[in-house]
Amino acid sequence: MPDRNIGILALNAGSSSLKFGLYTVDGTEPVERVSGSMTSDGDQRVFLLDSPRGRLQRRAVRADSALQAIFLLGEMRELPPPSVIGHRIVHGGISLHQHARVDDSVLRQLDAASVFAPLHVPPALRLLVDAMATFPDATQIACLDTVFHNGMPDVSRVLPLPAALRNGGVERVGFHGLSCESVVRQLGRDCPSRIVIAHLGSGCSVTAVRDGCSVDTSMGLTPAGGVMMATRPGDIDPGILLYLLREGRYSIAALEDMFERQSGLSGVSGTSADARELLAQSATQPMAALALAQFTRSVARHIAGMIVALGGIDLLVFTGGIGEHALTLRADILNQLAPLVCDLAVRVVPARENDCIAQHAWKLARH
Ligand SMILES: Nc1ncnc2c1ncn2[C@@H]1O[C@H](COP(=O)(O)OP(=O)(O)O)[C@@H](O)[C@H]1O
Ligand SMILES: CC(=O)OP(=O)(O)O
Ligand SMILES: [Mg+2]
Repeated sequence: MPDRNIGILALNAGSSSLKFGLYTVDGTEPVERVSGSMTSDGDQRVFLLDSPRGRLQRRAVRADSALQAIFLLGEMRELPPPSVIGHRIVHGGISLHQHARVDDSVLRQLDAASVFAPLHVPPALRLLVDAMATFPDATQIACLDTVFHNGMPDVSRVLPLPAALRNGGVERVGFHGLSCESVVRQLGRDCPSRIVIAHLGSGCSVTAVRDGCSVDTSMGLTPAGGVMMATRPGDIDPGILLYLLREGRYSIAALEDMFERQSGLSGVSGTSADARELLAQSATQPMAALALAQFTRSVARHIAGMIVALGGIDLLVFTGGIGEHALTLRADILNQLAPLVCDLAVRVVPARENDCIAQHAWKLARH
């Protein structure tokens, strides 16, 4: 039965933007009606709205909160207000491993999870608290970015560290799970057995998927590891952290800032964390070119590692802002893989995380 009076809002707080989608229910499935992304500079909010013709419309509004700004848009106000709100939560902490209805216990667990993903969880929590105040009658659902990786085998999940740490929850968790799930769903019957998904956005990860399930992924306990990213280094020698701690010149807050906000493309180039800007600079600025060369090397190396994990590859999927749009970076990655894999099948599939958020939120809210 179509029920276009039920609004489902999907909120995806990424490290560089907030993506959102408003859905109504058609049949049993949420169907997207409006979607877009928003970046903030103080109270100035800049939107890129998706339009049915596939062209992006740019809008700017001033508003105190992100949610207030989203609901100033005429397109949102024409639709039923949300009775279900799904939030992408990157990390559920040590004890929350499933998508969940938000209650006091879930809020406490998410608050404790902030330390694992300081770029993501605190802003997502602020948004959640704002959504609870703005739409007090709506059911709020936390959709975790980690759930897709829950079944990873021990050979990937267990980290080569002392057992005592493992018992305390220090293990590979993995992220971009909603994106990977959306890729598998979009491929549907065309999803072959062994696929590698390179999610390349501000955060980047590479995941090995066998028969629709995650078997290995590049990020670890936190989204700072694995592939080089916009502002995060990806995997680095753990001795560097020990050296810096022993030196005693940096507080924990300064180290967090260094590893979360000042490394990666931004750290190497010294000019920008944005791949598009670095591509524009790379002809004239050697450090921008070096940052991109290190980036593509890091992605290619992780893809090669995932081919080992799968014992071969049937399809490589690129997704995320860079994966979907940066043709030259994709070509560079594929060139580096060419000597290793003959006739590699490659597809670009959009990261439709909001669809998965809306579907999980609707399913949990109904039960
Ligand atoms: N046309 C493009 N060419 C190159 N890079 C692009 C293009 N469009 C987006 N990007 C890059 O995608 C990245 C953002 O990806 P996205 O998946 O939206 O990140 P997040 O979800 O973390 O906000 C930025 O580095 C941006 O420069
Ligand atoms: C987990 C992660 O890094 O997410 P994003 O790419 O949205 O920053
Ligand atoms: Mg993202």
